[in-house]
Amino acid sequence: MADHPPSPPAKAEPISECLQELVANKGGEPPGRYCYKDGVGEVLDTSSLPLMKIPIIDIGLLASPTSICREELEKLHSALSSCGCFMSINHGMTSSFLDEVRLATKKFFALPMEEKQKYAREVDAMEGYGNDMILSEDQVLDWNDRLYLLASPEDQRQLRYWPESPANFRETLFEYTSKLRLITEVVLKAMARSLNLENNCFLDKYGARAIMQARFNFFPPCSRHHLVLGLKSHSDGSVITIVLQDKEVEGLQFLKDDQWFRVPIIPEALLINIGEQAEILSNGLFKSPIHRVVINPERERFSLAVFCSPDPDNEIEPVDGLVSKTRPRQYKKVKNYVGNYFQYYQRGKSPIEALKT
Ligand SMILES: O=C(O)CCC(=O)C(=O)O
Ligand SMILES: [Fe+2]
Repeated sequence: MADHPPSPPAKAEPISECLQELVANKGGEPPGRYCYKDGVGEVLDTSSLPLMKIPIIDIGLLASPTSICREELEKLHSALSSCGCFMSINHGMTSSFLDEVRLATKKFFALPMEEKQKYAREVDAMEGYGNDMILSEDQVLDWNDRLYLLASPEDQRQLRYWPESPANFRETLFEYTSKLRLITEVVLKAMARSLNLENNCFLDKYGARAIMQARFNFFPPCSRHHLVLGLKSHSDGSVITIVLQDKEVEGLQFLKDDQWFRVPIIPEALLINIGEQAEILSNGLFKSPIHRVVINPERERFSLAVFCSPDPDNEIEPVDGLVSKTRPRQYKKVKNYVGNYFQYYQRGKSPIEALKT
């Protein structure tokens, strides 16, 4: 881990009210602890930002021999070294199955509060239903409620946090994450091939006991939306993150060349972005993109982000083939990167800074 993680809070204080309740009680007027003093950004109406051109990549093709998918590998290489993300299609899941996952998410957040509270996260714990852990007094809170579940390794699943309602929730998530595992393998291998490295060099670091964390996000509308952020600007601590976006309501934005772009909605595609651990493994050739979520004034938005991270016992460092005299090693070795990631995140920081050589 980075040398000096932010010191732990004297006492993490839970938020008594979920955002959803707060919105219902106060009619959407955001309390101060959710507000950015000068507004969220340079433009108040973020819907006028340009749409980002995100490459579309065929996962079925990526899984085929290099002689057949050379062009797709080049596209992947260019996507990951420029914007750090791509839209994946032909990923082995039907649109109707993706809709089932979306519906299960929506139905969970629509449950009565007492029902959702059965899965509430404990103070100081990550897993479960809730919102931001408060680590400092000046922390601006994200305008979002979430359900956070560890899906892999399977023997570490804490099923007490896995909703039993809606009835198909658990089964749907089992199936969804097992499909994502296959996609992750294809993508990690293709990332290595696109850099002319040995096929398994990223996958071996990922390991058989890699971590998959599912984060179901609910972003309620906010009439004063320019004062709040659904998710503050961040880059992910994963190797790759796979995002199932809302089919109707935009919100995700990426920073590229100092300019914010809106992410388009492609209902049948999964958005894949690389995280900071892929940036480290690739010795900085792939850049983990900074992104944020803005809030719609009228409509609620849902998303499901699955963070795929290496086995925390594996050491992560730039792979040998990418370190040379002309491109010296840019990051120090690290273990259990995600272990401390959220302490940094809540303060708007990232552990990757402390690892730069
Ligand atoms: O809501 C989204 O589209 C993206 C979510 C995200 O970036 C995250 O959960 O880290
Ligand atoms: Fe993210």
